[in-house]
Amino acid sequence: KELLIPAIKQCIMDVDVSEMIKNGLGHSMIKRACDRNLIHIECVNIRDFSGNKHLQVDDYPYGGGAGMVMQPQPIYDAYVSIKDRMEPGHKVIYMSPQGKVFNQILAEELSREKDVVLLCGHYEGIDQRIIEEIVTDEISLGDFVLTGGELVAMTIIDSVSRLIPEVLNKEESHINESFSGGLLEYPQYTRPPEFMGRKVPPVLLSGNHGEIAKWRQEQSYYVTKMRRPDLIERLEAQK
Ligand SMILES: CN(C)c1ccccc1CNc1ccc(C(N)=O)cn1
Repeated sequence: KELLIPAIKQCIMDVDVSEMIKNGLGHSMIKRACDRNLIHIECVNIRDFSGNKHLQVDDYPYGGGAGMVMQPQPIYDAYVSIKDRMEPGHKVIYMSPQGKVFNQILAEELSREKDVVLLCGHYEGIDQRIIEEIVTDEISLGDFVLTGGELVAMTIIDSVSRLIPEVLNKEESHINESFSGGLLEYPQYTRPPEFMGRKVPPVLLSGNHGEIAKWRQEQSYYVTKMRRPDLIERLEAQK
């Protein structure tokens, strides 16, 4: 029954909001990619692997303190239930504030993987021993706290899926090239030529493609220099 989909296969292990992920990713680009078998997304509900009739997957932390910790056993059993269908050597990514901060470079790396498991934690996190046993990478979206890892998983799925060949149609795919140059995007304009007394920069109406490309490069450099000088330094370090 299980087709080996020739592309990235993401199995998401979540606590009890797999509907959120399925619905949240239902929007056009991801759904279209799933329908075309370019990506395959499965949600595995850790609660289905709880050992007891109360469907409990968390417990009090050793050492006391507030909050609950996710038990290792249900997560392990959920992982075992999918791991044989995954490419050997697949990554198991745990989304947590302790992880490596996600960026476009990491998105591009993940887009080249055949299978990836995204492990979504809840409560105060998961038992350290399951991290040691199955997790290969920890990823954070940045220094802020969410109630669960699902929104992080959806973000990763969205940013990785759009990098898979064929997922974006030709109009959409140029977007990746412009950003991935390491600079921020130049200002965008469309009709009308004047809005609220503000005109479109004349060069963009000139039809002079050389001048337009030059203006866009200058604008990207200027916007990046002003807002994210760290990206300029990173670019210069790479030269
Ligand atoms: C409950 N918390 C804080 C928690 C603690 C440990 C693991 C997972 C979670 C789930 N929440 C997350 C997850 C990721 C991020 C991020 N910055 O990528 C923010 N929050």
